[in-house]
Amino acid sequence: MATVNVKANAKATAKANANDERRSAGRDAPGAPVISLRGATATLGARPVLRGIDLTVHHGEVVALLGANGSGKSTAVRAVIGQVPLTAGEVALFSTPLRRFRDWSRVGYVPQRTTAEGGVPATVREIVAAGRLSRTGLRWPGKADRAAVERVIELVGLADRAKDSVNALSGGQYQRVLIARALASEPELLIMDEPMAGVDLASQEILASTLREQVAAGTTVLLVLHELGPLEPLIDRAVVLREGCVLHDGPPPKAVGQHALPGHDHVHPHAAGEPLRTGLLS
Ligand SMILES: Nc1ncnc2c1ncn2[C@@H]1O[C@H](COP(=O)(O)OP(=O)(O)OP(=O)(O)O)[C@@H](O)[C@H]1O
Repeated sequence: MATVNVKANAKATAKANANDERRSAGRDAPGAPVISLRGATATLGARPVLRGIDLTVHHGEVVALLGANGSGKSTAVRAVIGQVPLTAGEVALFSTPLRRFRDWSRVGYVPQRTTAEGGVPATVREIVAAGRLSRTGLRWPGKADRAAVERVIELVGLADRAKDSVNALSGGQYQRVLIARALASEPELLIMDEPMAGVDLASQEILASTLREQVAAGTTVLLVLHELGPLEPLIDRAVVLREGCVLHDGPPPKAVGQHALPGHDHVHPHAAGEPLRTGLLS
């Protein structure tokens, strides 16, 4: 049994080292496709939710996925990580078709927050450490793993809450825990579904600065947003969905006057000269 564990440990360590080498060798040069959706089509229940979506996110880009409620934003990102099967079309991550993609430590995912509270009294550190498992695998967590967990807890401003149950946190603090969990594997791609939704202002600022740091380090980011809000300066490109189709793919819409404020609908010019509505009410 001990031999099996040693072998498994050695294999996992070799794999982790290979991943690190590949990362540091920068196999994915700036501009290489990190996410590629081609003709992505998905049906949930009897309803066509994605209707032939083409979307490419390149290495180092920060892309916002915008659109009204029900336009298919969450479904699109869930298709990217294989949680929603496509009925037609293709998904690739890091130029590897999703069905062959195994290297999940390269991807951090923050799901849309639900209002349902988990009953399990896990601590902040336990939840964040779970995000490191995609790197450690069968290997016993080492010093570098523990340091990475502490670093991301610190990054989201929760060092003094590390031992606390997540049930004792505010919604915004809990969201910061989920983001720290996604960052614990030091992902090259970060996918976040509405990270700012229902988050207090203090937490929004911490989230924005956390994201700024990731982007500065070269992380590729796909964000589902209702409003560009405080993240606007970070966004390179906006993809707007409507009824499961791409309506706009290009520069982020410029917020004007009141429309720049969180909670307001966004109305912006787009290529065809038509106003482009990207907010909640569109
Ligand atoms: N499991 C499901 N079964 C059936 N329909 C679903 C399911 N999940 C989502 N839908 C429907 O698919 C459509 C797209 O949902 P999705 O959550 O992707 O939209 P969204 O753009 O992210 O919206 P929101 O901003 O409200 O989260 C909606 O009409 C939704 O009701």
